Amino acid sequence: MALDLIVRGGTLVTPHGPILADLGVEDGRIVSLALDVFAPAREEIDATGLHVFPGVVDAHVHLNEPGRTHWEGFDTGTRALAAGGATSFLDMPLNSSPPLLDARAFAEKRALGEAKSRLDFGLWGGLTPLNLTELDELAACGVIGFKAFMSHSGLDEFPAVDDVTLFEGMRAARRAGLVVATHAESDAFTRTLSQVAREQGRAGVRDYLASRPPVTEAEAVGRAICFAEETGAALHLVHLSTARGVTLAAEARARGVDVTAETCPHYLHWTGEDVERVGALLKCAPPIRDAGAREALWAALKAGRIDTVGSDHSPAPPELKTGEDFFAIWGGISGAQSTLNVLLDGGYWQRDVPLELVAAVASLNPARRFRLGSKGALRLGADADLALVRLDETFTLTELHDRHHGNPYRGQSFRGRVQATYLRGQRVFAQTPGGALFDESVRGQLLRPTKETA
Ligand SMILES: NC(=O)N[C@H]1NC(=O)NC1=O
Ligand SMILES: [Zn+2]
Ligand SMILES: [Zn+2]
Repeated sequence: MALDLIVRGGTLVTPHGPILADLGVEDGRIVSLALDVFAPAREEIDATGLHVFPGVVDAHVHLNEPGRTHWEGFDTGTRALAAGGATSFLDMPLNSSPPLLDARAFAEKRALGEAKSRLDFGLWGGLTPLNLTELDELAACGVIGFKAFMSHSGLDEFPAVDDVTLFEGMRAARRAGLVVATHAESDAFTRTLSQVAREQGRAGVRDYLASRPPVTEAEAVGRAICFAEETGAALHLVHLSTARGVTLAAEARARGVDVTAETCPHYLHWTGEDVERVGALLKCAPPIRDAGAREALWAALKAGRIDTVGSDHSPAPPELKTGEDFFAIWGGISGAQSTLNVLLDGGYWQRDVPLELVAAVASLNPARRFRLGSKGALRLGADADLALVRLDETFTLTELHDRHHGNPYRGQSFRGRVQATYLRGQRVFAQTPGGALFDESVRGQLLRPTKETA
C-alpha cells in the first residue's frame, strides 16, 4: 500500500538528537522513521540538506478573535505562525471580545477557529473574579487550562485576580485536572510605580521599564507558587522575564510543586537599549530587561530549567502602538513568526543550544505540559506536523504575515530559515523564490487535553 508522503534524506530532530532518516506519513500520522523508507508514496519531498523539526507548539498567542479581529485574527495570525514553523497553538482568553470566560464564548471562538485557523488550536479559558463559577463548565468544554492576570491585563473586561480568586481558581483547576497559567507581576508594584511616574510627568521608555522592576515578577511568582503548593494545582508561569523567576520555579519543582516556566523570544533576543531605540513595537509586560538578564535567561534555558518558549504574540493596530506617553501605548509584541528563528540563531548558532533542546522548549514540552497527545515530537504514531528548516541559511526577515506588520523583527537577520511547514502531512506554508506560499485548503482542528496519565 502506498504512503501519502515520504520526506526523504532530511536530518530529523528527534527528542534523542538529530538523525539522518526518512519519514513516512499515512493519514496525517508518522508511520515510518527509517534510514530508507522503501514503500511507494503519492508524494515525496527531497529534504536533503534540510533539518526536519517537529512543528512548533506555541502555547501562548493572542489572536483576538472574535471582537478584535482588526488587531489580529485566526487567518493572519496563523499565517504568521505557519511561516515560523508552527503547526499548533494555544489561544489566550483575551484579547478577544468577549473574553473567553464561559461556555458560550468558548463555542463562539471554537467555531471561528474551525472555520479560519490554518493550524490546530487549543483554547485557554480565563480565570478572573467574574467567572469563578464557570470554571467547571469551561473544563467540560475542553479548555487547555485557565489563564489569570495578577496585574492589570490592559483590558478592563479581563480583570486581574485577587489572591482569594487565584487560590480558589487553583482549587477548581486541580479538581478539573487542568493547569493554571499566571501572568505574574505584582499589581501593588506596577500600579503604584506607574502612577507615581505618570504623576511626575515621567512617561518615557526608561520610566516605563523602571515601573516594572524585576522584584515585581519575583514577588508574584513566589505568591503563585505558594498557592500552587497549598492547593496542589499545576502552575504554568508564562513569559518569565528574569532568571530569578525561573530559579524560583526550579526550586519549587525540586520540592514537589507541579510548576513549569515559560519565557518568550523577545526576552531572549532584545534588551532595554533596543526598546529605547525601537520604541513602541517592543513595549510589553513584563518589560524587556538588560543584556545581563538576557544572558541569564539563555543560561537557564541551556541548563534545561525553562520548560517552554511561547511567543506571547499580542499585536495591535498601528494607532495603538504610537504616542508620546509610553505608559498609554498597547503592551504586546508581534512575534508569532519568529520564535524558531530566535531559538536557532540566538540559541543554536550563537550559544550552542543543542537542536533537541530547541525542539523541546518549542514543541515537545508544551505538547506534554498541555497534554496534546499527538503533538510535539517526531515519533511513530504522532501527527506529521513538520517544520523543514535550512539551518545554515542566513536571511533578513522582510516578509511578515501578521495583520499589521507592525513587527519589531522586521529587518532582523537570522541564521536558520523555515522552508516549509506541514500540518498532519499537508503543506500549509512554503518559502519559494517568489515569496511565501500558503495552502488555502488546510484547516486546523480543536485540540483538547487528553486524559491525565499517572
Ligand atoms: N492583553 C495582552 O495581550 N497582554 C500581553 N501583552 C503583553 O505585553 N503582556 C501581556 O500579558
Ligand atoms: Zn501576560
Ligand atoms: Zn500573553
